[in-house]
Amino acid sequence: MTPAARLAAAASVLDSIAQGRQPAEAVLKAWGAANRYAGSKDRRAIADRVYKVLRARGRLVWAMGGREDGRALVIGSLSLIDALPLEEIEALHSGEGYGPRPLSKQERARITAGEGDLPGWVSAGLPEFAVEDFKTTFGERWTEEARELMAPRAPIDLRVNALLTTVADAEAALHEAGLSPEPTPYSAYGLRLASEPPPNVQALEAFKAGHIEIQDEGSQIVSWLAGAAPGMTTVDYCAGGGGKTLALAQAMQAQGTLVACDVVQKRLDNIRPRLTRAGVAADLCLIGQNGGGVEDLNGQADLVFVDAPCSGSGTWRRRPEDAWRLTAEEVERLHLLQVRILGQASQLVKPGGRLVYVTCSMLSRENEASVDAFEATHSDFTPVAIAQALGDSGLTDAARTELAAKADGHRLRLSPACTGTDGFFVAVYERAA
Ligand SMILES: C[S@@+](CC[C@H](N)C(=O)[O-])C[C@H]1O[C@@H](n2cnc3c(N)ncnc32)[C@H](O)[C@@H]1O
Repeated sequence: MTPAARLAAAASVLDSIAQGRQPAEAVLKAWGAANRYAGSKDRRAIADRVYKVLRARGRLVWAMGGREDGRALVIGSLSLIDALPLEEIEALHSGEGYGPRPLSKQERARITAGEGDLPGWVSAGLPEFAVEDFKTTFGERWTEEARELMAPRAPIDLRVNALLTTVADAEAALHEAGLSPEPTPYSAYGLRLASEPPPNVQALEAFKAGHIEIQDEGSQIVSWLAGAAPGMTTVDYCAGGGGKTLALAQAMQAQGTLVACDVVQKRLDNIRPRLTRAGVAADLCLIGQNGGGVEDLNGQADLVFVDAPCSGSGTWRRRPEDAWRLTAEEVERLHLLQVRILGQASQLVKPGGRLVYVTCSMLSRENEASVDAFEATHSDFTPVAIAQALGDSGLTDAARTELAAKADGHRLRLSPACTGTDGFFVAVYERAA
């Protein structure tokens, strides 16, 4: 494909992403499958352009006078991000072959006008509605938090399954496979791989044997500080894909009772092969939206882990398209759902047991506001300081000290800017005995 044809393809992929709800990665994969003439270098170049645009989308829409179509965004990216002079952009838009048609007068005017003074939300790269939330939460650091969340490519973190292997052996196996893993700074079981070139982790023998799982270090940290231990009755109330279920099983050294719940049967079904691969067992339990189906566990659990449904805004560095799909109304719906789920899940905690609330959101409406609402109506749950919760967990000694310092009492935020992880929020409680 010519460079111009790649641009036209990127514009069409961007339009498909904007029209649907599918992850950008899936849309790119589908495009590749439907256009077999495109070689691996073409697909790579198209993906690079698509992600370049998605990470800077707010700024590009602004620069192109409010236009949101793929063509306009690609043109904007050539000018603003690649800093190509007008003549080169015109040469790429000659309309010949499979390239995009020539620039219109308005398009030419837009890219020669420059950006002018950008409103804060545009330069920070966040959707407009999220800015107030970021300002309230992060104060002066809000633009740095926003930039780190939207800009860089995220590394691939692995969790070593200590039930089946050791970190040293997993590291050696990865080196043998030609990769260069580095220990993660916080999780004692984490190994980090560069995202470029993208490693095919699922094809590795170590993955097939259940020795490693893909899990962001932030997700490992929140799993470790939940305090799961051998012999406990642990309920993973919103188990979803089971990523944290597996980490909780590891912390329990596969001893005790682990119950993974969700309201979607298909998600529970998908956990089964992961459990088998990791060599652990869990009871899978379908619950109703009102929390029905686990009544026999009322007041029985040592630990209830609530990884609540959320905007996923903590993972925008991996899925920048999600930032532009989220609305303030959706955040409000999620906040109400989170408060309801916390109330339901808390009933399962036994006196003296622990309740842990987690999101992968950066927004205070889904974090502090949701636990504020829970705390206001559940005086039988007392906060457990993060410094105390960190206890005897899968974290390095240095990490324990650092995370305790970053905590706000019983609440802790992780983020790309602050911990180099995806964005997470965690709050820890103990039920009065
Ligand atoms: C953030 S995801 C969980 C991710 C998962 N813990 C992991 O680490 O892979 C939230 C999950 O909550 C589930 N969910 C939604 N509403 C729920 C409810 N009322 N009760 C329990 N789970 C719910 C969703 O189906 C989704 O799988």
